[in-house]
Amino acid sequence: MALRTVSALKRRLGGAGLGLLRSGQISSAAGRSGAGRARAGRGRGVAWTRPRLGEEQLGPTCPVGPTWESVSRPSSTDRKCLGRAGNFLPCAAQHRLEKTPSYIDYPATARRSFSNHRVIVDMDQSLGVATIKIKNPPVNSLSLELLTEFLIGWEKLENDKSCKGVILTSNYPKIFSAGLDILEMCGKNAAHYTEYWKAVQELWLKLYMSNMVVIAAINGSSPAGGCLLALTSDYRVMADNPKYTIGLNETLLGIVAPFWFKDNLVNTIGNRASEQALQLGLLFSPAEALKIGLVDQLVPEDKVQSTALSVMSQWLKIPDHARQLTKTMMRKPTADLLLKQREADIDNFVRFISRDGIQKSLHMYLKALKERKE
Ligand SMILES: CC/C=C\C/C=C\CCCC/C=C/C(=O)SCCNC(=O)CCNC(=O)[C@H](O)C(C)(C)COP(=O)(O)OP(=O)(O)OC[C@H]1O[C@@H](n2cnc3c(N)ncnc32)[C@H](O)[C@@H]1OP(=O)(O)O
Repeated sequence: MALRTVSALKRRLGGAGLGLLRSGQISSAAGRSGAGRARAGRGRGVAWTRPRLGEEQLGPTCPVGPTWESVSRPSSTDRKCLGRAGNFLPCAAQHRLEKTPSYIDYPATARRSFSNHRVIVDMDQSLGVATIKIKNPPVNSLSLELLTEFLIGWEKLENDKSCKGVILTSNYPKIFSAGLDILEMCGKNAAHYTEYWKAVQELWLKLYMSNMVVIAAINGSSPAGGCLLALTSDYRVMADNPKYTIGLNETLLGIVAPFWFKDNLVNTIGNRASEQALQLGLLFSPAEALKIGLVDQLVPEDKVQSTALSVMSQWLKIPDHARQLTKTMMRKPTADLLLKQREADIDNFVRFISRDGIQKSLHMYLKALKERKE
């Protein structure tokens, strides 16, 4: 039976570190995202310290880390830990989750892998670099299940102090990701759209504000949400194959890229190029994408992974705390815009996607995709 809710998935994956999360609130307990993740003395940052496990205070005022002042919806009755981007998890639960055993508690060896149904994570402990391969056939669409499993894998890496960098890639050469799963946005109810959009927001916030170095090894086409996923990274290496395309093509589906998709694009390629790309729903060839700065480097198909790794080693030579603080300085204002209005953004999405006209457009787009093959 298809699992349709994050909570159902969490139950199925029980013990994967999400048992303490509340339904529909995918939150990182590790909280290494953004400004609030540095552990003193571990090169993750130097501006603050935090209690070691066992020393934590589980009182109503969370002692952990600096705050993201803009985290929305602090509730006085159900105190939340405001220490990390996008976290709505009660403070005590976050601390408990930090103790959740995972593969990182076992004796270190050079390589460790873990995978769930839709995400393969391969961790090279000698380099401190993990590779996440998306594996959601046929086209790596970002379904709710994939997003949930991705967040679980990400959380494990965020918890692993030896992991300094992550390479994002696809298990299926030719398609990096087909973007958001259109089926998640078609013919469902408002509760489903809400849950789905929360997961999309959460993944973007976690990746965009990660203190780890994130490099996208784009080994295939990457439309819409797939492009957004790549845009969260610090550096994009793409396979130089003119058959592949990348871009935010939402308007072609009759939908609109949300403001934070737009902001991420503007921060990458500038305002003028974004205006054109977004209005026309442009999908760029790798050569065009390189020209406008949407990707940083093109390499032959079989060199995407090795190039990403060698770029990673360059980035990891920079003193970690300085790089992290710089990244935060560059990105936090953009992430804050979403954090300040997460609820409103969800409401907008649900209202917009529920409209008859939008549903019709999505159905027609799906139909056209299928007919293309016939
Ligand atoms: C005011 C505004 C306020 C708020 C904002 C509100 C809402 C809007 C925000 C929404 C933002 C949306 C972002 C998105 O990401 S939408 C998704 C966009 N994606 C695409 O356009 C890609 C479509 N797919 C393709 O172009 C091709 O499939 C692809 C990836 C190039 C691969 O081509 P190919 O190998 O030939 O494979 P097929 O086309 O045959 O596809 C195989 C199979 O997969 C189905 N499929 C493809 N893409 C998706 C998808 N994104 N979601 C779901 N399903 C998908 C396709 O239909 C085929 O299915 P079949 O059953 O026929 O096998």
